[in-house]
Amino acid sequence: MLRAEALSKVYHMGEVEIHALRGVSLELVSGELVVLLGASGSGKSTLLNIMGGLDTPTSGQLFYGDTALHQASDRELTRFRRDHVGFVFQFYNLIPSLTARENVAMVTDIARNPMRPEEALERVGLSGRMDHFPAQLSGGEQQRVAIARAVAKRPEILLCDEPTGALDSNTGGLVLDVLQQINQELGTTTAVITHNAIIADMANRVIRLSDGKISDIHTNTTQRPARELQW
Ligand SMILES: Nc1ncnc2c1ncn2[C@@H]1O[C@H](COP(=O)(O)OP(=O)(O)OP(=O)(O)O)[C@@H](O)[C@H]1O
Repeated sequence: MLRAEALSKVYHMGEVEIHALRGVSLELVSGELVVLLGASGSGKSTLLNIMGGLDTPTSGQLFYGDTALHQASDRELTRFRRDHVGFVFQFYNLIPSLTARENVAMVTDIARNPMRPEEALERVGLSGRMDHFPAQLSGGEQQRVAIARAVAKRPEILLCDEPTGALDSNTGGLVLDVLQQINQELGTTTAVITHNAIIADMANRVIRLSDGKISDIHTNTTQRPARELQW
């Protein structure tokens, strides 16, 4: 579904060059759940942002099917993101003055073939919280609203950057369980960034990043149910 070849990313900070990615090649296969594992600073967010069309590589190639995203204009990248990619971040980025339902409707109002906000919220187990404002929801519930918002437009790809980074183990397990269910039920190709090696057990494949390079790719023979994960 997504194919990256020899991606590099160099940030310039005054005189200093930071090589965040140094020749990363990988594929995301349709329908799989991948965990991207690596220490802080290894380049995980940079890679995810490039794969999702939020950022562009300094060199290398990125294809979505036959579309060359490394050559795409800002406008084309915006369209790619809008039509095909859902994002989930560590901090939920919900609009405080809107209810859970209204936060999701922000996306479904402008998407091409969305599910109803109610269906999206049901999928993440929040049927009973639709008219709550973010401040009336726990961290895990807010993250599940953010997931509902990301999947309501039925994206082909769901990219999650440390989705459990601000949550405790039990609440984090629930959030990961929702991501695993969405991957299995809707077939959404999913990548989850984490520095927590335990989370790798829920994936089909685990890609390790170290110092801007892939150091290992591993296929799990069995996928552990996310709700069983404890850390
Ligand atoms: N906008 C930027 N400008 C300059 N340097 C950056 C920028 N974004 C990231 N970097 C640097 O690139 C490297 C990789 O950062 P990145 O955020 O991709 O790592 P990460 O693995 O996601 O880390 P973390 O788990 O701490 O979020 C780091 O050294 C970081 O300081």
